[in-house]
Amino acid sequence: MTPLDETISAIRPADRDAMARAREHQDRLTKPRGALGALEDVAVRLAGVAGVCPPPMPTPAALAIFAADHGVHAQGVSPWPQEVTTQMVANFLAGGAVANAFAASAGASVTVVDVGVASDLPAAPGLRARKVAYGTADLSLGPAMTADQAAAALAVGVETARELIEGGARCLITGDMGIANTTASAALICAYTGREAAEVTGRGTGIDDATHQHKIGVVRRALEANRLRETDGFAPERRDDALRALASVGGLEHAAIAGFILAAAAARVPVILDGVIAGSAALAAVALAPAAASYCVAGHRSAEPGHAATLDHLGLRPLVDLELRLGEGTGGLLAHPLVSAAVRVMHEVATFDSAGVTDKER
Ligand SMILES: O=C(O)c1ccc[n+]([C@@H]2O[C@H](COP(=O)([O-])O)[C@@H](O)[C@H]2O)c1
Ligand SMILES: Cc1cc2nc[nH]c2cc1C
Repeated sequence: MTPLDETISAIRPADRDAMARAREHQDRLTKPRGALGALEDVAVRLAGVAGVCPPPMPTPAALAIFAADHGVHAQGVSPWPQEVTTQMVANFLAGGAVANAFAASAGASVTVVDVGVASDLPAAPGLRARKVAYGTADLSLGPAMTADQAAAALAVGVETARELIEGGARCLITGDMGIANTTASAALICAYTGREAAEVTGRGTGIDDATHQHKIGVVRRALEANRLRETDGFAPERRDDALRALASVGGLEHAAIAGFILAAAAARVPVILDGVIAGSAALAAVALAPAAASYCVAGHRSAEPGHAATLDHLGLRPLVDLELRLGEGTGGLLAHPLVSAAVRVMHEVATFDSAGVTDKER
């Protein structure tokens, strides 16, 4: 069995009994029922993830930033030069990026994974050198990756999640870095949700109207060139098609993030998703293993239009909505204290009985 098959076959549905117990427990705590709104759902979800009530605290948390480059950059879909991917990897390793500041705030560790950066990176503490290729091929002309490359990148994500969990992480957070990866994300979202390119293709790091229209055309051509439309007989619920879509229009970081999510689910550890790149990778993970959706928490909703469509498709409600469009794991990191607070309530808040507070008459 490949690491992917092993991982997928280990994923169990969320534990319904633990979730029911968590819901009942919430209702006995000294607050009006439902007063913690969506945070109550987070606590219940985490009980389902762990299979116990109350669920374990999601600490310590570990962020993995998967970095890779994209052949589609040659189509002029991003205003930034490709070398910014390499330069930002150095910035993460030096502790100078927004993700580092947010990770320090959240008390999360930061691991940077080179799964496909288009340059040779010097070895450094905190860098996992797992390059599968020097970036992908141009997805608008044909497959971005071979099936073997996609499988290797998925395995990098699986292995990274397993090692972080073995090292003590009790919550994983997805991060990404890859100039032009919002184009790949839009194409993945079209493939897995059936949405139109114009609905889900956004401005990424910031492009003008003309470049945005051009980017929509690039996404359309990618779907056509790779036969990823329903009219081509493409059906993402079929495993072969789900894998083919990921290899055809995904990035190496998307594949790695999909593996990371699947391995978190297999280990019954919650994974907080960052923005549109993580969301589109989660679509791939969930196409391969539908039960994996229950193990995901949507950290935030990105300003990219495809992200809302993605979260709808996954049935996830974002915890934070601040119009962020940075990636790196920043939205996931901001959500982590909310997830922790939701779980802490389950451990520490008194019940009506224990505190001698009169419950309302039902
Ligand atoms: O996380 C998001 O939703 C998000 C939205 C827009 C941009 N990004 C980041 O910006 C880079 C890709 O933007 P672009 O315009 O080059 O496709 C990549 O490094 C992503 O991490 C990330
Ligand atoms: C500077 C910069 C930082 C980033 N972090 C994630 N994506 C990014 C894109 C750019 C351009």
